[in-house]
Amino acid sequence: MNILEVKGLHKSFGDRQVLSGCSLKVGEGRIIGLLGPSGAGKSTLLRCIAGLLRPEWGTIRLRGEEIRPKDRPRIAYLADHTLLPGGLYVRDACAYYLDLFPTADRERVWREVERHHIPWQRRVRDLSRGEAEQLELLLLLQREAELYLLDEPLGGVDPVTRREILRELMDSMDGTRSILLSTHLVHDMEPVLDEAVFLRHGAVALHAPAEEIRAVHGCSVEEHYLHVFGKEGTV
Ligand SMILES: Nc1ncnc2c1ncn2[C@@H]1O[C@H](COP(=O)(O)OP(=O)(O)OP(=O)(O)O)[C@@H](O)[C@H]1O
Repeated sequence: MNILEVKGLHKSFGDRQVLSGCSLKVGEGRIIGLLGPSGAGKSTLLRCIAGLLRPEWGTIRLRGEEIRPKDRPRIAYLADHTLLPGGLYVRDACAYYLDLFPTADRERVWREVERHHIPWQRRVRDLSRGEAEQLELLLLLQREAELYLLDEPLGGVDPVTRREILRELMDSMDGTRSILLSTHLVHDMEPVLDEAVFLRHGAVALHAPAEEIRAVHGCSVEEHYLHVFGKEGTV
């Protein structure tokens, strides 16, 4: 069964229509890359699914059911900016997070922060961008959710650490949870993507398994992306 089904989503800000009939399905155990140029509506779509924005039209279903407030913890959302209070020390920020999301695995949080060498004694606002991104992502991944929405994760993380985290992310996939992530780092993310969604002007221009894109077009997902969006070409 699909974890998520989005159908005919419309969202405008004033007279600017950002999502224009956006439809998408997310199956179980999949990592799906949401790709598209700046302003295509990727963050807006993720925020609608996370329940932070209300679309004017369309439906969003979780395992076939309309999402009720009590279902919200089943979706974990990572924003494109930090939500942890900057004035807190990392140790206290983790405790704060665990209070907010009690389903997170407490032991694993402490272990992972240690393992990733994120300095406990530093304030969140004094972390480097990459350290803050790592901290927020590893906190999010310790939550027990079915769908993880990641808005441009790991953009500020160095390439070696990024690769390591992506490897861990793949290893953590147990067939029950799914990840929908928006990114401009198409080349770096491609190895972990099961599927790619190309979003253009707030609608899905292409949704296919990464393997199929490579087989049909004879090039990588990144190359196909550059072809499609480079010249406003065809999918
Ligand atoms: N709260 C808002 N009020 C007004 N306009 C908004 C708001 N949020 C987003 N927009 C506009 O909607 C459009 C889509 O924004 P969105 O952030 O969804 O794009 P994106 O595909 O995630 O872009 P990027 O890749 O640059 O992050 C943009 O033109 C943006 O200015």
